[in-house]
Amino acid sequence: MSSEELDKEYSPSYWSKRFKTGEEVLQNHFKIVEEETQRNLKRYNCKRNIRYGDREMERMDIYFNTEQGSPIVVYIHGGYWQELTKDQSAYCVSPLIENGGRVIVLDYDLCPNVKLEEIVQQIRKAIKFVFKYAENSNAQSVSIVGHSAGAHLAASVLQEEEIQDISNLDRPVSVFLISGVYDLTDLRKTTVNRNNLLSLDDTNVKKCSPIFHDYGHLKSLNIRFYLYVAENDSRVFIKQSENFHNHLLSSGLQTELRIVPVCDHFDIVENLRHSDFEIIRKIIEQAVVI
Ligand SMILES: N[C@@H](CC(=O)c1ccccc1NC=O)C(=O)O
Repeated sequence: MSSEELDKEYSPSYWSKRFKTGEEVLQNHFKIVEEETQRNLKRYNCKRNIRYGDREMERMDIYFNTEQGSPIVVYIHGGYWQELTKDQSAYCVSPLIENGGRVIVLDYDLCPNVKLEEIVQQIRKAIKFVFKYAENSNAQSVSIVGHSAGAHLAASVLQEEEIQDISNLDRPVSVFLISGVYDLTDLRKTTVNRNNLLSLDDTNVKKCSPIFHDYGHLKSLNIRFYLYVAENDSRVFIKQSENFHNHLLSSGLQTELRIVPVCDHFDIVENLRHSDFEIIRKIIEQAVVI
């Protein structure tokens, strides 16, 4: 593929069919996610800026109705590791709270302030913190949801063998990976990584690409993967999800892949604010253990 073609494949807004320009898709996305987050902050109890580390951005918001016992859903926002914050990313909260859940929205540093590898370390720290909190507050389940770059971060943390110690995983864990990227070898050469702002090089690009890691260490755990990608994502994005789903299958894990009709890279998560959307229904179904 030429470098122009590759840039296009890695520009999710180009592929949306809802607006005339990619600009408008992004503007609309930011408006929806900000407004919905503001609404949820007003509507629900939220412990804000709970720290999971010493750095300024190592913090999270915990939305809850009942804190004891209820299922926990952790949300990791996307934005190609360089955009967005937790204050624009609490749009899945309402249907989850209304169905008895708790939602934790993570903040993390953005590139180029830090290297992509450092963000992975931060998310690992955050997930450790969440499992401790889940234990202390007797959560009946933990679900991890990541969008786009956030799906990459979730998958990156789970590729490490030490994840087994994090969680005394006696509670069910579900992982929802939505329109993610799992192989960064091509992305590294695109404008997403202009001036190498992600700090990817020949020596770390495979380490930073979940598809090159064996997930066999998760086999004995009660963990399920749900991969989603939008019908109107780029061909390369759809391929990324197909390949990673097959990779997890060959590691012997429980995984499902669904190409969500009509949606694009952005409304596939904007719709998480609607309780009848198929992905949020699945999250609720998995989180609430009967
Ligand atoms: N510059 C990108 C924006 C983008 O990829 C994005 C924006 C918001 C949330 C997630 C995104 N993608 C991956 O993390 C685009 O043109 O679509």
